[in-house]
Amino acid sequence: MSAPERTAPSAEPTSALAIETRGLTKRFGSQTAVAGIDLAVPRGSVFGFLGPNGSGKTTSIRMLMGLVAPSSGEAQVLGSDISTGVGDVLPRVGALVEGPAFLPFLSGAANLNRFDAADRWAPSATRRRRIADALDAVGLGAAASKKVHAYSLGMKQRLGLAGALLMPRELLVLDEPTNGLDPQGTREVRSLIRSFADGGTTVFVSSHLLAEIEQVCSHAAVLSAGALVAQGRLEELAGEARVRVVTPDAAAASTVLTQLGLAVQTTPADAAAPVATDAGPVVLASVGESGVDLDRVVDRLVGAGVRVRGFALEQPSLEDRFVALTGAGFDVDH
Ligand SMILES: Nc1ncnc2c1ncn2[C@@H]1O[C@H](COP(=O)(O)OP(=O)(O)OP(=O)(O)O)[C@@H](O)[C@H]1O
Repeated sequence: MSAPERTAPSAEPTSALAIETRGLTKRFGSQTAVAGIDLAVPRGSVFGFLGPNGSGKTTSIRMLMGLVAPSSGEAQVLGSDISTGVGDVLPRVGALVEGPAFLPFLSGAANLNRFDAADRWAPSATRRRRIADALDAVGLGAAASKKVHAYSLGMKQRLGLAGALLMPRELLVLDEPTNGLDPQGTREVRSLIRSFADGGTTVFVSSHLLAEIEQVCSHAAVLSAGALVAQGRLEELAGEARVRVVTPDAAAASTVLTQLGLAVQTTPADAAAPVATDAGPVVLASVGESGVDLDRVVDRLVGAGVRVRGFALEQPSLEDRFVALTGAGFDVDH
């Protein structure tokens, strides 16, 4: 399937951020669902909003879309403050939040027609073509005239996505768009997201499944129990590469690695170290900004008389990092 041709409408004075929040908070009675988050979503990014079920993603998105008022804090969407109403910017935002209510006895196309007709910014002259394009874009072209009660859950999810695509958008906000989709459908949504981003649309996409959206995101934020525990470019979030050296000469190895500009993280003397293998103690050193030629590290170690029995370059996975940040509850396995 392919995305319909789209151009983002021109924005007012442009901030570099499509979404910005400061201390955004939502309490339900004594429960704090969203605890003072500071989000910074760059324009043009594909921003993954990640966190386990119940961590506050939907509540945050509902605040951003003006569906529920914050208890405190501020937020701007496409430069407009949500406290003064997001009505002005909503025509520039396509949202898929909580699965829209479709009428089961109408076809997919007829449901989109109702949807579009209710949008006072949507020109009726192009409606039929836009609906056909949106249905094609989500792979429902062949099921356009089928009644929605005969749609699978995944097809309904796609129809919701099509609803967000009826007009050109500057920002797409998608709450768990891969829910209910099979692996093929998930891949298709990912490729759609990529094509929107290529066209200049900022995509803010929530998921509790890291693996599903990791490949398509340029940035991510991680929510845990309502709090933002990490945010940034994906490669920054994953953490630094490090080398692992197994050697009986740990002290000498540490000295050489330090001389090369690596930061030795742990030595066998550290209580918490992954202390040893059968072949000897383990020395870990992060590569950081050292700019060291890793191919030369073993040479240098051996040249200094260090007996190297194991050597590896390790790139921590995002999954490891997110599990560490959010606890064991983060469903990363799909
Ligand atoms: N209207 C409400 N009244 C009371 N509590 C609510 C309400 N909406 C959400 N909550 C609570 O706020 C917390 C965050 O829920 P939210 O739906 O935002 O999380 P989520 O990360 O989107 O999770 P999920 O992926 O399961 O939807 C949950 O504990 C939820 O029970």
